[in-house]
Amino acid sequence: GLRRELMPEHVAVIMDGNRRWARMRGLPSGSGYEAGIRAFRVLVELCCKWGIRVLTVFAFSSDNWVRPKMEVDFLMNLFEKGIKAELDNFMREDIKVSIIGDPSKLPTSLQRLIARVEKNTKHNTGLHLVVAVNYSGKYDIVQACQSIAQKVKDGLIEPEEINESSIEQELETNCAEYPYPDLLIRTSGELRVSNFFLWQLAYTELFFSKSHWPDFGEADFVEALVSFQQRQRRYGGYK
Ligand SMILES: CC(C)CCOP(=O)(O)OP(=O)(O)O
Ligand SMILES: [Mg+2]
Repeated sequence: GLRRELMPEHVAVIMDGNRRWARMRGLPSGSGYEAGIRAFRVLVELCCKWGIRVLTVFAFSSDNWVRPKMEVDFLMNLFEKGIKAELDNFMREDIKVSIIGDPSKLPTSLQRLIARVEKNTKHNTGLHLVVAVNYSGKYDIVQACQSIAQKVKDGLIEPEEINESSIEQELETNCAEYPYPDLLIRTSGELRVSNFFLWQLAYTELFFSKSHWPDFGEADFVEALVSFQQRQRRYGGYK
């Protein structure tokens, strides 16, 4: 069974397999995405219940823009609808919401809603929910490099002063008290990171589930957490 004292502080999830879930049922992709939102809500609830401190979900990758316009538009509308529907719940459950990724390509209505939900929940002290939208690991490292280069150019720091924490402070996960996921879960059987977190996954335990994201429920989450609690994390140490 699960031991509360061995719970991960920060869980990250690649919510993959929504379209395959729909296709298997002869449903359109949109139905898969809608089923995915429902599974997302269940996971948020479980993280609140079990005292997980940070939950990061990969909701839309910078590489997803190549999908059919109809699907991208559907997803953007779904994010907007989903955030609006959850606003009261975020306050009731004391959830702090941060959105990471490049907002500039998102619809302006969604950009405004993101600013609003981050502002409204800024002082909440429960689960910190980080939603990656138009995010990628490489985008994050590039923008961090740009910020550091600007500081060098402005004479604020010398190149030789740059160290791991200089980078960590500039990555978009600097919004989280626990920036490094202890556990990464990826659903639908794919065994790859797909340009999600790169720097942040240095010592993250990886768990792959064959379930498509819409089918990932409490039992699947318990299975991932039990596997995590059985791991011996050495961080490169112990000969
Ligand atoms: C946008 C993202 C959360 C959707 C993940 O599911 P997916 O559309 O990649 O579904 P498939 O892997 O089945 O194509
Ligand atoms: Mg996929």
